[in-house]
This record gives sequence, C-alpha cells and structure tokens, in this order.
Amino acid sequence: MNPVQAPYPATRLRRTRATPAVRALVRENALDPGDLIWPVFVRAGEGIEEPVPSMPGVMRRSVDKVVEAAAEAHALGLRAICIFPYTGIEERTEDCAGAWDPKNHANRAIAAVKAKFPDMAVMSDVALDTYNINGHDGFVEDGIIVNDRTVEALVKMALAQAENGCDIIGPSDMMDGRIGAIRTALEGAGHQDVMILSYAAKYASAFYGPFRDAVGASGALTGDKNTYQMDPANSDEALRLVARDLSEGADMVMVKPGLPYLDICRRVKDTFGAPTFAYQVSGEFAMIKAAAQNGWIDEEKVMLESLMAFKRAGCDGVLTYFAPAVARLMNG
Ligand SMILES: NCc1[nH]cc(CCC(=O)O)c1CC(=O)O
Repeated sequence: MNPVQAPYPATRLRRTRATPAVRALVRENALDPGDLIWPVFVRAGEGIEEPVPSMPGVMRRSVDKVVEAAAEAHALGLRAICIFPYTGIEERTEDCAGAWDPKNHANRAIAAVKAKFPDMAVMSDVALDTYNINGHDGFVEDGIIVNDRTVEALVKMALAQAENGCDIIGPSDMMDGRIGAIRTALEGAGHQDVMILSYAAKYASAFYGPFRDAVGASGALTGDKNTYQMDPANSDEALRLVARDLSEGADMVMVKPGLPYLDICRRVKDTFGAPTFAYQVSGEFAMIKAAAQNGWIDEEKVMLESLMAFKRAGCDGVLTYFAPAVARLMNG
C-alpha cells in the first residue's frame, strides 16, 4: 500500500474520526456472530453442568446439557461449536481406545447437536491427550511421543467423528502427516464433504493452562509438549506448517494461541489467502476474566476489542469462549 496524502492542514486525519456516523463509514473491519466458533466441554453423566474454576462462566456439561447450550447458542445466532471431551483419570488408558469409540461422550454430543440443529457447523477435537493416561497428544513409547502410530489412531478418531455427523474435523495434535492421512481416509469412507480445520501453527504455550484443567489433563501430563508443538520463538516455521497442511488437504488453518500471535495470523493470511482462524485460548480468556473480576478492566469492551483485533490481523474467524457473550451483546 502506498498512501497519498496532502500535507497538514489539507489533510486532517481527525475529520474521518469526528462522529459515529463517519467512523462507521470508514471502519475497515467488522465482527459478526457468524465469525465465531464456540468451544464447549462435554463430560460423562446426565443433567450435569459443572463450572471450570480457572475459566469463570465456562462449564463442563453432560451431553443433554451440551444440547441445551447449543440451543441457546443457536438462538443467539451462533452457528458453529466445537466439542472438547473432559475425561476423569479413570477414563484414561495407555492405548487411548476411548478416542475412537463411536459412542464416547464427545461423539454422542456431536451426533446429538447435529440431530437437533442440522444447520449448525459442529467441529471436533482430534488428539489423544484427553484419553491418554499421560496427557500427551500422541502415544508415548519409552518416553518418546511417537508419530506414525499416533497418526493411525488419529485417523480412526476422525472417522468416528465423521460417522457421527461432524462437519469440521479439528486435528489439534501437531503430528506430522496427519492431515493427508485423515483426508485420504475421509475420501475413502465417503465423507468427501467433511472439512478439516488444521491446528497448523500451534505453539507450545503456557496459555493453555486453564484448558488442561477443563479437560482433566493438567494432573495427567508428564513433561511438556515441546517435541510436537511449536517454539514460540519461530515464525517462518509457521508458514512451512501451514503450507504443508494446505498441501495435504486442509480446508482451513488455525493459529494458536491468538492474541500474542497476531503477527503469525497476518503472515499466514497474506501468504496463503486461505480461510484463517485463530484460537483465543483458555489463558487469554482467563486473563481478561480475572482482570475484569478485579475491576481493573471493562470486560465487555476488552472482549470486543480483542476479537476485533483478530479480524484486523486477517482472521476469517475465531474460536472463543466469549462467543455467547459476544452474540448476546450484538443482539441486544
Ligand atoms: N489437544 C490439546 C488441546 N486442544 C486445545 C487446547 C487448548 C485450548 C485452550 O487453551 O483454550 C489443547 C491444549 C494442549 O495442547 O495442551
């Protein structure tokens, strides 16, 4: 871009900021409930809604309550939700077999929401961490997170989700080769229209702490995820990962976390022009909530400003725990 402008006073940039009407005319970006994907936690049981302490206002819900929550979201104009399973330590195993059980509670939630709201886009989580006794996204053999055997499991997991009506498969595991393997398997099983939103540039981030509480992984995790998630110091590597995932058949790509990584969002959007999403993760959410609870910031304003920042950085959409709150504000 090469802006041309006359010297002051012919140019007074405050002219186009003077009134709400003019500001609305020149506004470059807009936030819409249609841009948002709402992450929801599902757990075993019935009639259960249990708060996640490190994420004020966020619940773990049994399948029936997830359907009720989806109904509320739908009424607010939200059309996309993402289902994450919470599992207790007793539900976790070393072979992670629960992950591809077609009747696990995540899959039952996917099917139940699709049955009630066929017009909603339902996204899944593909990774072994919530089924793994050691909290890792892949199988652990002799202390090593193994790649190729994990990819085989992820394929089974994705197929079970597609069979249950999932619209958007969300591999969050960061193994190599999983996008191509999942895409081939989906084609082979007649799920050619099922999308893949790849967590392409996912960083090894301390901002995931409250999520790991939410899904029951905090106590379980041994070591860290640095051998598969990205080094926060890297930016070019993010482009290589996005290029790789797009070339393997990802329909959409994600950068994660969100706000501290907006430079990556912008580079990805400018380089590839593909549908680009960011995940405003649990730690980002918790920081805003905590500061607001202390009366230090205005929650609504910061929430809207943070989400607009994603749009400005080139994101087409955002996964955010604020989705219902934003939609409620926009409707009201
Ligand atoms: N498969 C793991 C997964 N999927 C989504 C998140 C984080 C989401 C959040 O923090 O809100 C994580 C955490 C991790 O990689 O340890």
